[in-house]
Amino acid sequence: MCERAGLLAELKHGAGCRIDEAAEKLHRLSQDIWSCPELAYDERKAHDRLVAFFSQEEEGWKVDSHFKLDTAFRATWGPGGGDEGDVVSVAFLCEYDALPGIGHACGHNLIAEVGAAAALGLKAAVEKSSKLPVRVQVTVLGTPAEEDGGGKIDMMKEDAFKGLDVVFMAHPSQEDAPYLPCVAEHDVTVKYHGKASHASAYPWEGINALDAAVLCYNNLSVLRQQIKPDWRIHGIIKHGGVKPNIIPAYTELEYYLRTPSRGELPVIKSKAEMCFRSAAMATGCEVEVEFAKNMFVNILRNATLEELYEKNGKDLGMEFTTDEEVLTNGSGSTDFGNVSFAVPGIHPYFYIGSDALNHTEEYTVAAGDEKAQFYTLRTAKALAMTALDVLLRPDLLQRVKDEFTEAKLKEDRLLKDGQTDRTSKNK
Ligand SMILES: NCCCC[C@H](NC(=O)CCCN)C(=O)O
Repeated sequence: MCERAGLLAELKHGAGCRIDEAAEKLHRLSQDIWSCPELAYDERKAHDRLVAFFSQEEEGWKVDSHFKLDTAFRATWGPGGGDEGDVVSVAFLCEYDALPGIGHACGHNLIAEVGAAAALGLKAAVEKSSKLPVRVQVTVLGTPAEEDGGGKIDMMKEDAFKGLDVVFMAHPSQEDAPYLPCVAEHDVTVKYHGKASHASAYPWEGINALDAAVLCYNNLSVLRQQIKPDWRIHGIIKHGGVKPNIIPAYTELEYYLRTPSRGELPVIKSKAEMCFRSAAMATGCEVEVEFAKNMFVNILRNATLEELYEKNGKDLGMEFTTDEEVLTNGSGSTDFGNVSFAVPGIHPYFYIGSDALNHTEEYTVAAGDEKAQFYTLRTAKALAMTALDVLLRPDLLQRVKDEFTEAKLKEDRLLKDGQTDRTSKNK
């Protein structure tokens, strides 16, 4: 074995040992987040718990609480790993928001644990070696509001990702996969304003905002038949009136519009908008159409990082899914997509010991189950090992960066040319 390969194996082993050593307190961390689910932008206890973890339970971290957002944080360590060489900045992202009514049904408590664990592992490995070709800075970014709003996008607008060379996070799922297609998404709130009236005595005096909402719902359901099979339109009626004998004067709907790539979003948005407005026209209501402040985009893939992660995962015993349907069908969306256009990174998925599906009560149970711990820490080890691969081989890091630049240029060109085809398959 050449000297570098020997050092790499030793450092990867060291990262794994550190993660195992911290297993109990990492479990406590995710349990505390799991048992107190908090919604987007309101993850106060999770924020405080993570800040305490890095400032009190762990040594050597510089912690910025309320970093850029009230419930975001940043913990940094380094530069370490030697006195010479460029500083390479590696970040691990933690999410920790839950879903209304069903708690941690997307397992973001485990995302927080993976991010914290991987950072501990990488720091320990780097601390032990003065032979690295680069100096290393390890950053943990606590990124709120993935389930609603897109905290990472807010943080990007505030330059929170500036200066990072590579970013990692991992998301709980039903299987291990270095990449699964995430779709672009733009959320919209539609408000209808009508006129109240006694629904039995003088209904002709009213303007029915619920009729507008129902027509809007039906228009969109009809539109769904004419859109591409991998586009998604789904929504709820948030306000549907207050009493059967009052003609509803106000209704509100919330819809998520999704397409495989960011370039297709304007098409679905303009089609949906015709549905919103025609319902208003048919009923005589006024309509307000409010698109969300942040639009989630598809993930810009990085084949080099994906391959390294897969190799490390396999070395740790992961069996990656080969199910073509899972590998090609779009799933949900993530604000990591936006990050992936700013910094090279990966967002692999990991099995948590259960076949339960995300966004169900069963998944909430699975995300809090002790059984998930083995898989969560194994994922953290694979991420730390992947970081070590690129830190020990500057040529690999350069390849990661070149690939990122090329993929981004290609996507930007497609977007500029108005091509609305799937553009994220740059692997
Ligand atoms: N509408 C706000 C964003 C919703 C994001 C949410 N994300 C996930 O479920 C994570 C899946 C990662 N593929 C979604 O509904 O897609």
